[in-house]
Formats: sequence, C-alpha cells, structure tokens
Amino acid sequence: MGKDLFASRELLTSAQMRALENHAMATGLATGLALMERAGAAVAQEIRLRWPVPGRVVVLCGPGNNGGDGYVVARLLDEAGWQVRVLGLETAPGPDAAEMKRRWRERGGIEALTVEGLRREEADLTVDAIFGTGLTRPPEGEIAALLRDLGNAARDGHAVSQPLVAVDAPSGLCLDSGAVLGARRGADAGAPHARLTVTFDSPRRGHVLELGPALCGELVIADIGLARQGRVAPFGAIAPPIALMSGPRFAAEQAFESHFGHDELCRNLLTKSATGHKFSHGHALILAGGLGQGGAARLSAKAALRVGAGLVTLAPPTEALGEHALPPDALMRRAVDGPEDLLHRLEDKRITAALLGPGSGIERAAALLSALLETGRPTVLDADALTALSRRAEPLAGLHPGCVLTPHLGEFARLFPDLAEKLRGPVLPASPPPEDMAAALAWHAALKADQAALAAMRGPLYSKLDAVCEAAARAGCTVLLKGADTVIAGPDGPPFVQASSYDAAAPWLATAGSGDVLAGIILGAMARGSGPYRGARIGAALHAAAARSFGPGLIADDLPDTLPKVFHTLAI
Ligand SMILES: NC(=O)C1=CN([C@@H]2O[C@H](COP(=O)(O)OP(=O)(O)OC[C@H]3O[C@@H](n4cnc5c(N)ncnc54)[C@H](OP(=O)(O)O)[C@@H]3O)[C@@H](O)[C@H]2O)[C@@H](O)CC1
Ligand SMILES: Nc1ncnc2c1ncn2[C@@H]1O[C@H](COP(=O)(O)OP(=O)(O)O)[C@@H](O)[C@H]1O
Ligand SMILES: [K+]
Repeated sequence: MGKDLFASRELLTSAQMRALENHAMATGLATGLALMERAGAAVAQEIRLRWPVPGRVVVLCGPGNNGGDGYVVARLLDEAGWQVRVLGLETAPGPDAAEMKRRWRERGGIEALTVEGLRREEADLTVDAIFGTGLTRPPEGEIAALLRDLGNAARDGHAVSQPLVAVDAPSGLCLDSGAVLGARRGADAGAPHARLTVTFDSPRRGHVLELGPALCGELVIADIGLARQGRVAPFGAIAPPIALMSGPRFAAEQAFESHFGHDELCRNLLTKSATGHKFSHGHALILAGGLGQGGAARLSAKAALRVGAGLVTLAPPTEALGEHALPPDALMRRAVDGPEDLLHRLEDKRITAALLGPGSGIERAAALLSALLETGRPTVLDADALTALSRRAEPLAGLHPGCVLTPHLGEFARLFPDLAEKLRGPVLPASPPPEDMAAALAWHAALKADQAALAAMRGPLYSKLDAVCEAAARAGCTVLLKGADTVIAGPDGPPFVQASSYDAAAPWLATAGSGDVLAGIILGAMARGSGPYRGARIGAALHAAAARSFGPGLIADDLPDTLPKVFHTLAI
C-alpha cells in the first residue's frame, strides 16, 4: 500500500496497443521481429524465475503473432534445458511469426494442435500462445474444443498440479472487455485459467475487467522496449480515450501520476492545515431515512467523518431522530422533513456536499431529489436515490457536473437499461414449465437463436468501461459502477478502473453495507473539496485499501475504523 495507493497506469484497448506497436515499428524504434523476440524472452524469463528447475513443457502455438511469441518461448526454454513439445498449426503465419517458427524447427518438431495431442499429463507446464490481441471471433472446431478442455481442467482442479502460463492473455478472453468470446457474459468455459499471464508494455482493459483477473491469474507486465516516460498519448499515436487503472502493485517507474498525484492528494485531502478549523474542512449532510432504516446512513456518516470532513450532519425525518441518537457521538443530527425544509437547510452555504440514498427509502428519496439537485450542491446519489431517479419520467433530468452516481450493476441497469443490455449480450431464455408444449417449442427456437447470436459474436466486445463512459456522458456527471472491478467515468478525468486483481483483491467488500461506506468516503472527500471525479477515485482506492488492510472477517462497520491505519501508511 503506502505510496502506490493513488498511483495509476495506462489501460489500453487492443486497438490502442496495436497502434503503439505499429508506430514503434514505423518510426524505427524496433522491428516486429525484435518485439516478438523480447516478448517471448520475457515470458521465458518469468517462467524460469518461477520454475527454476527445467521440466517438461508443452507450448501451444496459434495461427498469428501470439503463436510467434510461443515459438520464441519454446526455443528459449529448450536452450535452458527444458523438455519442450510444441503443438502448432499448418497455416502460414505472418512474416515475423513464420521466422520464429522456422527458428524453432531448427531445434524441434511441431505436432498438431489437437485435444488428443495435448497430453497435458505428460507436461509440468503448459504455455498458451494460441490467441492474444488478434482474437476477434469465437474460437471454433478443434481449437475451441482444446480451449474448453483446458478451461474444464482448471475447474476440476488439475491446474493446481499442471500450471498454465498465458502469453499476453488466456486464449478466448476478449482483451477489450474481460468477457470470453462466444460465451454468455460471466461464463468462463471457453478459456483456460492461467496461473500466470505475461503481457507486454501495458495492461489491456480485458486483463482487469470482469473475468480477466480470474482467468489471468498473476499478471506480469513486461517491458518490450515501447516504454514511455511521462506517459499518456504516447507518441501521439493512440486514439483517445486512454483509460487508467489502479489496483495491482506495479513498479514506481511504470506509474502515471500527473492526473492524480499522490503527494498533491495527500497534501490537499488527507492532511489538515495547522491553522484551520472544522469549517475549513467542509460540512457534509446525509439525508437519512425513516424509522428502522438508520444503519446505512450512519455507516456513511462515520466514513465521511473518518475521511476528514469537518462536520457531518445526519438528517432523518423528525420521527426518526430518536433512532439516530446512537453513536458515533461526533455526528450532528438535524431533522429534514421535506423538500422545503431541505432547501431551507441548504441555505447554509457552509454545507459543502450532500448524500442521498443509503437507507433513505425510495419515497423519501423521490420527494427530496429535485430540491437537492436544484441547489447545484456537490451531491452523491446512491442506493434508494438511484432507484428513485430511475422511476422518474426523465431519470437523468437535473443531474449536474457536481453529482456522483454510485450504482451497482442492478441499479445501473435500472438507470441505463439499454447500456446494461448491450453489456449483458445474449441471455439464456428462461425455461418454460415442462407441461406447456407451445412454450417449450418457442423456448427451443429462442435457444437456437441465442446460440447463433453467441457464435456470431465479434470483438471487441462492449465493455464496462464503454458502458460507464456512455452513462457518464448521458448523465453529465461522474458515474461509479461498483463491482470487483469498479469503473469510474465523468467529465473531469479519464475513464478509470479500480482493479481487484491477483495482488489487489478486496473480496471482503462483498458484505452488506460496504457500499454505504463507499458513498460516505466519497461524500467526505467532496465535502473537503475534492471534486466529484477525484472524490469517486479517492473513495474507490481508500475503500479497497481499508478492506485489504483489515482482511477476512471484515464487516462494513470495520471499514471507517480502518481508514486511519490506511492513512498512516501514506506517510503524511
Ligand atoms: N504486433 C507486435 O509487434 C507484437 C505482437 N505480439 C504478439 O502478437 C499478438 C497479436 O498477434 P496477432 O495480431 O497476429 O493476433 P493473434 O492473437 O496471434 O491471433 C490472430 C490470429 O488468429 C486468427 N484468429 C482470430 N480469431 C480466430 C478464431 N476464432 N479461430 C481461428 N483463428 C482465429 C487470425 O486469423 P484471421 O482473423 O486473420 O483470419 C490470426 O491468424 C499479441 O497478442 C502478442 O502476443 C508480441 O510479439 C509483441 C509484438
Ligand atoms: N469481490 C469484490 N471485490 C472487490 N470489491 C467488491 C467485491 N464485491 C463487492 N465489492 C464492493 O463492495 C461494495 C458493495 O456495495 P453495494 O453493492 O452497494 O452493497 P451494499 O448495498 O450492501 O452496501 C461496492 O463498493 C463493490 O465495489
Ligand atoms: K494466449
């Protein structure tokens, strides 16, 4: 943690990566052959670091340049004393891969790339160099069967004894979305689970979104000589938007910080000036709900206090004031009974940000929404407020650039049904009651159409980043889509993923109330003047860091209390 908490690095699409490589080749920075040799060498090196005693390896080489990398890996491991079997295709690859294939042939043979040929039990390690960034349609025939086989083996637990190393990506994974091409969204049957994935220059979106982290295993990002200092829009060759990511640890020199400098952040947000007073650090207002719904708002309130808001006021309706007499005692309580009352409260300009949604109740949220938005105050809308928004005739009306929406996937789908549908892709039709013949026939027809739609899938698939960017543009404000991969987009900064990869997983956040804490952290940061986009990013980073710091056994109540420990690691 510590210094790298707010560090970010570029997250590219496959097209952006290709543009980068093409530009490097066109400008004479490196030849395609040299890049391929470095890519293969990086994979071989990472393998030898982890498996220092040479063993038996089977290298699976596909029809393109990913296969070319595979031939390099085979040659270098052979040179290092490994027993190497190569399975490949007859088809002629491009010139660079063809040259690498020729060089391999000088050392060993190539068997057919088939399920029968695989004989994984005879190997200690499998290298998957079948498809990388060039995969744009679902694998078919023998290769599809082989990939399914590898995927099933992993699920049966065989991967524990027979690890698989993926070159650039586990084959079948769409590197733009993190979904498996040809499979239903969320289904991983068509791609192997790697123990280690070695990718080149920059992570791609699919490495960190959706199934990416689970399929990639440990992700190593190897330098192949395209490294650019002082990054973003490197060489001016990449079409925007260039997304950023944070999460997995990476070397300091790979970090891109100028949008979101750690030092500046710590100075402005996580410290307090020696001469300031409570009103120098903002006043956060939380519009809590009626009787029996107070817990969520109190979780948010505690988080806002811990993140350093000078004052936090909890504002339930009068009848629920008594319930909020519970700790934390640092909270102030003040009833807000309806829109007029709210407008009156917000005449106090020292209230610098507001939160509506956690435990507020949908009806109360609906009643307060318009008044709150009308004031133009920096505002976080979460939970019930998002549902209330989605039920309005014009759900996005009145939203302004000072707003942050923090939906999970269900709330996102209510607010942006068309985007969610695009993201979901083909869905298995619900099975009819067995006795209804007509319905059964219709179901079979729907199933056939569904399978045809899966086979017709073409990459790059629509991704969570695409969906959140579209949502933010429509809403005219910052949108944070919660999940293991939290995605943020908004008018004030580049699209961003708070990744939950192999070394940055925060699965303990999957517990009731953790979303309320996230909303509270963002509220606290915004009350202190962070702005909506930064507030969302600060929230996502601190939320995950607190969960990782606490670890197993975490409940949402622990998150705010763990924040001081996280701050202490930031050396402020
Ligand atoms: N560029 C560089 O300088 C560097 C690139 N590097 C490496 O190159 C990789 C990208 O190489 P790539 O573009 O050749 O794509 P790749 O992933 O090998 O697959 C494309 C091949 O598969 C085929 N194909 C696709 N779908 C298929 C299907 N469903 N079923 C069957 N076939 C299918 C497709 O055929 P086509 O679609 O043209 O008919 C084509 O032949 C990248 O991941 C990295 O590892 C590194 O060496 C560093 C330097
Ligand atoms: N597996 C996971 N890894 C990382 N973060 C997760 C995971 N599952 C859930 N989260 C995070 O936990 C929070 C859950 O929020 P939400 O769904 O609103 O729950 P609740 O309404 O119970 O508070 C979100 O911030 C989400 O990003
Ligand atoms: K691969």
